[in-house]
Amino acid sequence: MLKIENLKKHYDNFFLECSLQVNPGQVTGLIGQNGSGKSTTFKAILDLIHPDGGSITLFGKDNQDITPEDKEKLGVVLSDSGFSGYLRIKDIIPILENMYRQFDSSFFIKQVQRFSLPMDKQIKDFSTGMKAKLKVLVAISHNAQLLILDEPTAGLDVIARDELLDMLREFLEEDDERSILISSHISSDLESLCDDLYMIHDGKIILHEDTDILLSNYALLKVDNKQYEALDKSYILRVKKESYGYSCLTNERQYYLENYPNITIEAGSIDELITMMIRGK
Ligand SMILES: Nc1ncnc2c1ncn2[C@@H]1O[C@H](COP(=O)(O)OP(=O)(O)OP(=O)(O)O)[C@@H](O)[C@H]1O
Repeated sequence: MLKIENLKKHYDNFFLECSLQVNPGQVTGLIGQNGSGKSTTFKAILDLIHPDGGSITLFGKDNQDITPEDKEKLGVVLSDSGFSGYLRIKDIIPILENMYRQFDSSFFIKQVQRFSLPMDKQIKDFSTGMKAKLKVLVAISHNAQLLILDEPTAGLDVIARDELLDMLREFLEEDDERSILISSHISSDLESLCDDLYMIHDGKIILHEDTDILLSNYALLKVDNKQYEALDKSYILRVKKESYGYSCLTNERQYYLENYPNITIEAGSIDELITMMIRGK
């Protein structure tokens, strides 16, 4: 569906160098801190910036060669995208009908009602959550095959995030081949939705793993200085000094459970795993 190979982009002292892949039927998450390169990657996929190197293949073609028909198969949410604030939902329906041959206005209107979005209010007067829901709704209302969603849940409360994630789950249920590339700061969003996760830090992918494996095989070992000395470090990915000794990130939880019954082994949330990947040595 989407393949990025050795994408390079240089801005002042920022160097993006990343590869990633979204397979048909899969939801792939991109997690990273502010300024790690998520939006730059998304803009490169959509040919909104000119990369310094690498290749991006969308629907089996170089992204420079995709046709207007291919573009209709994309549903996009970018942080700075959206309609003019002076328009109302009832104004954008005819625009969308003109833009997308497969725009499903009855589905769109039903969802607008379901999420209590006002038809008659100017978008500039919408709340953050209402604007975010509208953006996602537009992306899912024209039978797209691939959604490219840059921080679609940014600024939303827990309930609004949940409603938005439900919208995406329903979109996926309609067709096995539909795929999503989604970025978020909030790893719990990605944990519940994504099949696999990429972590990006300072322009580089520092980890790529199936979500299930991250949750089942990764763990944090909490050891004192003596236990640390005695520990087999073969499967330790990162180590961080703590007041009690060390915390160690492993991707072989079972090995340490079986061989070190006396040490504290915690499953760790995805946030903790990310923190270890970034701040551990
Ligand atoms: N047009 C530009 N000119 C100069 N530097 C840029 C430009 N666009 C992005 N950058 C820089 O590239 C780096 C990555 O930015 P990017 O927006 O991709 O990060 P991000 O991971 O999306 O961050 P956030 O979560 O804050 O949106 C930052 O250091 C940013 O300042």
